[in-house]
Amino acid sequence: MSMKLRAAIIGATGYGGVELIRLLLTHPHVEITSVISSSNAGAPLADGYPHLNQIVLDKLDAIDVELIKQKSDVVFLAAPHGVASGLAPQLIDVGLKVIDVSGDFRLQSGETYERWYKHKPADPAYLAKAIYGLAEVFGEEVKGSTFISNPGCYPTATLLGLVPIVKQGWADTSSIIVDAKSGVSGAGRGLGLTAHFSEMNENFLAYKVNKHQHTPEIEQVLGRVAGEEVVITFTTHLVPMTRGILSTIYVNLKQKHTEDEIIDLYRQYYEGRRFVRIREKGKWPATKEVWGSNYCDIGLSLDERTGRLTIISVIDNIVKGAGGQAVQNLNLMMGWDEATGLAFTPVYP
Ligand SMILES: NC(=O)C1=CN([C@@H]2O[C@H](COP(=O)(O)OP(=O)(O)OC[C@H]3O[C@@H](n4cnc5c(N)ncnc54)[C@H](OP(=O)(O)O)[C@@H]3O)[C@@H](O)[C@H]2O)C=CC1
Ligand SMILES: CC(=O)N[C@@H](CCC(=O)OP(=O)(O)O)C(=O)O
Repeated sequence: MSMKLRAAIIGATGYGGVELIRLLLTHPHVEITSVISSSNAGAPLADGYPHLNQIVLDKLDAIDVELIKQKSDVVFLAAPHGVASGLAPQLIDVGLKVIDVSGDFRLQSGETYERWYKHKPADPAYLAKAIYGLAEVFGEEVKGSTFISNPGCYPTATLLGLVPIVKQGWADTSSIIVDAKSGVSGAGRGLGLTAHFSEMNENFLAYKVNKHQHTPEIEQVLGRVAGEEVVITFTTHLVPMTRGILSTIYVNLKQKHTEDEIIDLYRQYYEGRRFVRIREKGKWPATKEVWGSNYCDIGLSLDERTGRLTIISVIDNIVKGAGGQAVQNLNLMMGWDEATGLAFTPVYP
């Protein structure tokens, strides 16, 4: 009998699911035992993803909770918003560990979820069970838990950039402005005008201005860390590239601090955490420097004229922003080193 943890992936035919497969294939303690599709059961996964030819031989399974229970120990849910709210409770009830990468269990308030996501919220009893898996901030809560809500891609980049300064009480939390940009893969594999080459190539646009569903998620976590309500201005943009998020964050400081003090604060906060790298003074990260990896790289610049701190935070949206952080959370849940199966270098150039 295999001693490996058996993993099933729902939404295996999407970008998040396929990235999870790539990462789990080389994970030393995990074996993929079921790749699941709601619309294409019976077909080989590699039919839709020829890059997996001769690597993943499995045919897609249908969604069948009993079968998933027989075949696996942990289930990754990588389905669109509004699916996990119904499915995760059933999977939890049969004793499976669950890691959901959608937004269905990130917000504590069902009412807030409904307002921003326009879907019916999950049962509050299950919302209360979900641990928010921002690994570098809430890793202690993730350890030993069995149900993780994986953070959104923009919130991961933005919160890792903001939490140290907010937690320290140095930030004027009423002044936070986040200007974030994403590659097009963030929208998934589904076709739409924004995924259309002629629409996106040579283009750069803002979308969901003041309406983005990640706004309340960022505010919820900052509120928790600050111990007071926080509201932010958050604008998202699409960039004509495939992977990557760059979040530019502006925040006023309550008192004078030097750039060296701030860089030290961030280095101390993330000490011992493998996946957050703080750039040295005067250097800022680019998305290509984390491409295909689980790193979040952060650069800090204090403008002494305005007393405003500019924070630049980059991730690969599908790795640290989805599948990579989900595997990191699995590692923490299981008591394994958090970098197990993730300790690879970004692809460059
Ligand atoms: N792309 C990214 O950068 C990130 C994505 N996410 C989240 O991950 C989730 C998946 O996103 P992504 O992979 O990009 O999206 P995709 O559109 O690429 O894939 C979603 C997959 O979900 C499956 N699906 C559709 N309807 C259902 C259903 N009713 N029940 C079960 N499965 C269904 C589809 O496969 P099939 O029809 O075969 O079942 C599809 O392949 C989303 O919630 C997204 O918000 C989170 C962070 C970053
Ligand atoms: C470029 C793009 O469209 N990005 C998506 C990212 C959200 C997403 O799909 O992921 P979460 O699970 O993190 O919400 C968006 O803005 O809605």
